[in-house]
Amino acid sequence: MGWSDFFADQVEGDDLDLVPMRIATVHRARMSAFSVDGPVRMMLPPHTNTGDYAVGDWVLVERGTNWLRRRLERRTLLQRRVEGGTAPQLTAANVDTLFIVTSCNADFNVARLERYLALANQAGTRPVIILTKADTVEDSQSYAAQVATLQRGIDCVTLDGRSGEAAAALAPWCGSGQTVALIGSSGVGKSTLLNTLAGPDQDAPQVTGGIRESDAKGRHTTTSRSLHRIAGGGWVIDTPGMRTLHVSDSAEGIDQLFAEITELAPNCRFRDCTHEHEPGCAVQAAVKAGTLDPERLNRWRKLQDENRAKTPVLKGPRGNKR
Ligand SMILES: Nc1nc2c(ncn2[C@@H]2O[C@H](COP(=O)(O)OP(=O)(O)OP(=O)(O)O)[C@@H](O)[C@H]2O)c(=O)[nH]1
Ligand SMILES: [Zn+2]
Repeated sequence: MGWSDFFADQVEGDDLDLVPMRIATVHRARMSAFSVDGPVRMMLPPHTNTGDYAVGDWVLVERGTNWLRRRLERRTLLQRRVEGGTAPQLTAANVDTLFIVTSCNADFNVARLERYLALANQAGTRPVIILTKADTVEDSQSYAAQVATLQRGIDCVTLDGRSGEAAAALAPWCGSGQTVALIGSSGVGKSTLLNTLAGPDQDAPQVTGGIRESDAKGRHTTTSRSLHRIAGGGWVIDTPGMRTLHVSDSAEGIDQLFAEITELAPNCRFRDCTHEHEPGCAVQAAVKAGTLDPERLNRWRKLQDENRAKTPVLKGPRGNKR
């Protein structure tokens, strides 16, 4: 299930009577988890804010009663700020590999892929770019070639998500105990991939099937994020299709994504060089020499600006403590 010494080391003393479980779904007022014995509906203490939990989290639960006691520290956390939201929304926890899904058609967009890469880098997850619908174009390799320029050492797989071969192509990241998450725009084939990975004996329907809940307004609310077992090993978390991904809180992730620019910056004459107009700018020199794509520099600038604008500056004693 992805349990490791990292989590085991956090269990001590009184905790030893508790049962570790992995969160499978998070709803507004309810959460389900997988224990080694199967799916479990968790009992939540009053005032539990389910927004503090992410699919993929490890929690300790009271034996027999299934009361939630506490969450274990995360190894990785994918999160993003949504427009108007105060706190970042938790997308998935303890993910080893993020499958960034796009298709070989109009959805393919290098600037959008760079946003997802910044998110994955920041979260500490390994990004892999999955190009679906390779069966619909003759030159899927030209898409893969563009992907290769986006980040050093980036892995990229082109496939037909509906074919049985897709699972074999993704197997290197889906071994026993590994957790992958699927992210990407609506319609690129995430659900198709999920079904291909989960195989015919999905246990997810036992957890989510028929579980719906009315909120105060009488509407049904479900979250489409959930954890599923991969046939033959590993776990996959699907996430709802997102129209736009705003980048925030991701300075390190952006530095890693644009490593070629990050590494040039110390050679600029001014320490706070914006690489725009300053004399002695090593980045501009690289553009002139033809070793740095000016489009790439433009996209770096846009992402940097957006990240600064959308990342709240923490002030006062609370901010200092962080
Ligand atoms: N030809 C082809 N069609 C595909 C492939 N992957 C998905 N499709 C089709 O594309 C359509 C959309 O696929 P979905 O899996 O529903 O897309 P999604 O990303 O889950 O979309 P949301 O649920 O809205 O986020 C379906 O009709 C799939 O059959 C592929 O690799 N090749
Ligand atoms: Zn510079």
